[in-house]
Amino acid sequence: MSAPWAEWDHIVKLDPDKSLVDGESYADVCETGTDAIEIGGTTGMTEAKMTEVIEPCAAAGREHDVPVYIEPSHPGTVVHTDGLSGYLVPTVFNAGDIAWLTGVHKEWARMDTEIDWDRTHTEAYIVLNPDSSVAEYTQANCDLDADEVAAYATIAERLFGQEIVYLEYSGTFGDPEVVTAASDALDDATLFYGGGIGDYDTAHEMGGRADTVIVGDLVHDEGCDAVRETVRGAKEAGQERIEPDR
Ligand SMILES: CC(C)=CCC/C(C)=C/CC/C(C)=C/CC/C(C)=C/COP(=O)(O)OP(=O)(O)O
Ligand SMILES: O=P(O)(O)OC[C@@H](O)CO
Ligand SMILES: [Mg+2]
Repeated sequence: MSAPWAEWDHIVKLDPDKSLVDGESYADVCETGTDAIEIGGTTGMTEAKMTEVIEPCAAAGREHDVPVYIEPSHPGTVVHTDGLSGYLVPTVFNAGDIAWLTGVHKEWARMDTEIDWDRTHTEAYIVLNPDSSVAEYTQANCDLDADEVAAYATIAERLFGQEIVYLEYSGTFGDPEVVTAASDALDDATLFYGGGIGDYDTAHEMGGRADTVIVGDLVHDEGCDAVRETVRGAKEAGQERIEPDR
């Protein structure tokens, strides 16, 4: 059986440190047509904020058949609750401080006695926007050309057995050529792209190159109608990749 993310064209990433647009609910997020929800962010994350979002969001996800995953930014934000589909744990391949590759994970394994390993998976992050909080936090080396990004993707899949490679341009629209280079470098791993997706066209552009696009800020800034357009863009691009002559 293939991994669930192999079927995903689109993910909404909810930041527990930000609010939904006035009048919108987690059910509305599920009804955008997105394939999955990830909950996580870099700054301002606490266990309390995570708990506040996780419970109602997982309940909405169950009702609408949309899987909900925690994407923790540090061990203190991993909340265990019924109804979650699992945990997508980042590991940052181009981090300047190797704590973000394995160190915090070791601390997590030491302190958390409830880790459900069967539902815990990694995402091999390559962080590419030097101005993002995640780049600052992990001291990532974002000064990489397309060849280097492709090589990171290759080693993530081939040497480290990663099933998900995540090109993270958080907050800015990335370089489409870099995304294509990473995509070409991968055989079976699923390529996630996140950063600056704001409408049909941007989702379609990156959805034609990566397997899955992740939409973050838009859901908080513009709301669910705007997200729905990105779902359409990502899904149409996915279809065109499967049936190029249509
Ligand atoms: C071992 C455990 C449980 C956790 C550690 C996981 C690691 C290595 C995290 C490092 C990378 C990281 C912080 C990932 C969080 C997801 C992410 C990139 C969110 C986007 O953040 P930004 O958009 O940069 O930040 P804000 O939107 O919060 O400003
Ligand atoms: O917030 P944006 O720029 O959409 O980025 C999405 C996601 O990749 C952030 O981790
Ligand atoms: Mg962000």
